[in-house]
Amino acid sequence: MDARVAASASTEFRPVTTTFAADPRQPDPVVRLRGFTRRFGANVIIDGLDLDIAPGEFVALLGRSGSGKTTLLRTLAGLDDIGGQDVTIPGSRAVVFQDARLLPWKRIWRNVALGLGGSDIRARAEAALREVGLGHRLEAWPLTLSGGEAQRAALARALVREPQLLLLDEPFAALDALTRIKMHELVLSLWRTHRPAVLMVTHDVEEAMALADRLLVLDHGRIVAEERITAERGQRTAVARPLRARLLGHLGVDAPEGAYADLIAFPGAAR
Ligand SMILES: Nc1ncnc2c1ncn2[C@@H]1O[C@H](COP(=O)(O)OP(=O)(O)OP(=O)(O)O)[C@@H](O)[C@H]1O
Repeated sequence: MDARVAASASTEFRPVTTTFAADPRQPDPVVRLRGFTRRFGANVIIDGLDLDIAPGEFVALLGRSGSGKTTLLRTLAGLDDIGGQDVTIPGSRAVVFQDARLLPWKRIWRNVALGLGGSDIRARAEAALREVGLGHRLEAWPLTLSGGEAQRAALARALVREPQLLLLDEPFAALDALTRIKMHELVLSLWRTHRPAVLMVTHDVEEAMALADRLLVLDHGRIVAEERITAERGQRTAVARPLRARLLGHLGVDAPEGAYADLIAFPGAAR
């Protein structure tokens, strides 16, 4: 862990430096990386990364374009060959991308059921789609869904597998602001019900602060800042300003504390 972690002025937001001493009170992490490195040619994209994610933890990953977020997410999704490095990821994982990636020639419930086994797959797909508010669109074709509905279907497809680790790669970036806030509420409600560990890549500082328990900032393949949020969701507005300023600083945006506070509406509806 990089030592460049800002000093905290607030008790609600505690910047911490992760230590890896075994704590018998803590459950084993679902994700564990030690010295993880990824190179493309001569370029070091992920640089000796140490990372633990606890069961049921909601982590947001922020970072400038090209900092290595998607590369890290692909590793945690098990999509890349990482050649025998010290990486532990759970067997059950699901990813939701910025675009829903539904197969257009399959009805919605079949998209959700894809790859499931057993005689009750229709019932399971139906239950998942009801949970995300799409119980009335089971037989619809993907191309008839709105962007928000398509992302709901993608969330249903992920959660029907009851993954231990849910990876979200800018899942709401393409949605309008109002739909995005509704999706925040939905994600939190699904997370509370199913309790997967979540790693969410986002460019949106407000989104990260509204949803996550822990925020990581990646820069040149290293975690340069880590912040834990102890304030309850929905009660973060009052304590968000110093954290926002610190995060923007870590992201290379030279903004005095609170400079954006009156310009960006905080999604306080998300609880
Ligand atoms: N398969 C690949 N081959 C070569 N270089 C790659 C490959 N995948 C990613 N890179 C490079 O690795 C760097 C990090 O890319 P990555 O997609 O992880 O960044 P990111 O933080 O997700 O960026 P963004 O926010 O723009 O999506 C970039 O410079 C990218 O060009």
